[in-house]
Amino acid sequence: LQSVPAVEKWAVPMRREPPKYTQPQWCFNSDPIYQAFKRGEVPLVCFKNVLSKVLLESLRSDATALRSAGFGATAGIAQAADGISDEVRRNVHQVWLQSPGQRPQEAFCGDIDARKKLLSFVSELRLDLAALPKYESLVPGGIELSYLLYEPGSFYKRHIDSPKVRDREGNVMVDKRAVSMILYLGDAHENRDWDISIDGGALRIYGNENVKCRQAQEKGEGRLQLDDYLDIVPERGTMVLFESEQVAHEVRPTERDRICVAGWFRHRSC
Ligand SMILES: O=C(O)CCC(=O)C(=O)O
Ligand SMILES: [Fe+2]
Repeated sequence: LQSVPAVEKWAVPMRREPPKYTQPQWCFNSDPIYQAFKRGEVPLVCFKNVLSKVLLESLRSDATALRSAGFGATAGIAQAADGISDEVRRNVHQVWLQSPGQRPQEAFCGDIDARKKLLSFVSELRLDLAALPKYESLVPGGIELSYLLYEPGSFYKRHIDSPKVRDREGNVMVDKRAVSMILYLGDAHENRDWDISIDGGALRIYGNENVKCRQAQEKGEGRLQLDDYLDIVPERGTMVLFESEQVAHEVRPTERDRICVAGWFRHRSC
């Protein structure tokens, strides 16, 4: 196993002791790192204990119920940045709940009530982000929301959610995804802690010239080595927000069922 650098080395602005969050209303505004994220000073923020355990479990079983009912697909070949590579980049089952121009999926199975609560949580989060100039262009209709279901052996190779793709004339075409959101729902063994050295499945965040760590800045180094990384444990109730254009990341192969909500907030299309 590759050794995992200490979190301190990277000093990503990760909250260590976030407030306990039990209500489905957005209430992180006293959090200084969330504030810094909204001002664009840090590219990533990570919260623990988001939403109640009951709701997280309901969402997890909703995801598995929708999958069993035949919703979604296992996507293997995601579009590569060069638009031509057909390398298998992920083997993950994705169930879309909402995507631009489409109504939220109105399946009559699973846990409709939990899904509604998730949608309202995400809408509140969008409203809160959009209150700041940096994110005022995030539109309600631009919310993409899905469940991702990984099985033992599933992975998602290193990528950027909103890569700058060039068209035939060489013009940069900017994808409109601005903020990525991942909320971990855990698996059926809710009392077994997730140990990435045994269970795998870490969300590995890579450094790059845009994703500077504070420590490096303080030391005057200013940037990370390309292969510096931080592993985030996909524990139930952990939520990560990051800038879709800035943060390269991957999901290490998992040994355990690994279920999460993956969402994106998009700019208004111009
Ligand atoms: O499953 C995760 O932790 C991340 C998923 C992801 O990177 C994506 O869907 O783009
Ligand atoms: Fe991603």
